[in-house]
Amino acid sequence: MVSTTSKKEFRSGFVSVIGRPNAGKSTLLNHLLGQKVLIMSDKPQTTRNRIQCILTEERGQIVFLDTPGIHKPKHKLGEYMVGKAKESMRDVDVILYLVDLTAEYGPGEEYIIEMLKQSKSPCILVFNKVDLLVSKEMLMHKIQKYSALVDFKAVVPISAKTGENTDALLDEIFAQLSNGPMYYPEDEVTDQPERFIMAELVREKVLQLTHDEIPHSIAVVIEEVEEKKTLVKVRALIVVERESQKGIVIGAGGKQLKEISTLARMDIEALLGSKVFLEVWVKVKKDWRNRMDSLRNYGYGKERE
Ligand SMILES: Nc1nc2c(ncn2[C@@H]2O[C@H](COP(=O)(O)OP(=O)(O)OP(=O)(O)O)[C@@H](O)[C@H]2O)c(=O)[nH]1
Repeated sequence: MVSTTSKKEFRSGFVSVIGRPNAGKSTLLNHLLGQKVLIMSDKPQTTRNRIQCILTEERGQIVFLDTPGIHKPKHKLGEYMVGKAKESMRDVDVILYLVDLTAEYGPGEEYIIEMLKQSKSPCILVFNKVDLLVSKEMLMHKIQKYSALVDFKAVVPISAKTGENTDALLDEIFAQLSNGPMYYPEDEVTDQPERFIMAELVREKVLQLTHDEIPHSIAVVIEEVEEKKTLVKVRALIVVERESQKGIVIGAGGKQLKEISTLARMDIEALLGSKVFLEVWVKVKKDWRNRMDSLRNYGYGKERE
């Protein structure tokens, strides 16, 4: 059981995992999470987009963004997928750049290196498949070569397959994160696409009904989805920055919040094709705005202040 209230330090953040196809991104994430959550990445509609996986420990929570492998796009779909991967590099707290040690350095890696040079997020270079390493000199040579190109915060050789050195990698990631909230319940390892859409529907209603009174610094988190016999119970949390905003969202006598949840419930019922009991809460989190850029990256919103 992870307790955030009793602990002073709880680090959290968003980590984008990038690399060429076959670098071992899914293998690494499945290993870190201790289960095969990325099996869905075989399905076209998910591999084209970003998938997020959540790792929660006593010391903090990492929200990983798995991205489609980056390659020089040759067609529209490829362009779209690479666009998704590039998008996921913006505003994240850390970028993990995974390189297959056994693959030759070529235009594919060059393309990613150029992208990294333009990125402002700290980047950790991960050399994967160290279990296949034949000479230490080769590893040293690669480390020098890559380090000369980009200012990496750390370089960590690992084997995603055997798990070798992945603990050290986690230490490096946590070292780059600052104190932050627990974004997802501790037992959640991946998010269902429906949850994102549900959160978006609630957020949309808040923005529609409060017009300009509520800035874009709100977030909606679906905290619980429980399938009952005849209906689906959904609990949503609207996170605002200030007490005054909480008042606006709730409205006099709770009228506004009631309307938000009624409209959102109707949309969610249409989405799920089932009756829904929607419970909506509003909470003030002062440091929320700082994390919003990362959240936007996850589809929580596209607006820029
Ligand atoms: N020997 C060895 N093989 C690995 C390691 N990590 C991944 N692989 C293998 O490399 C292949 C690609 O791994 P994936 O995890 O699917 O790679 P990916 O980066 O998610 O690939 P895309 O989904 O195409 O972007 C698989 O056959 C893995 O079993 C490792 O550390 N050692």
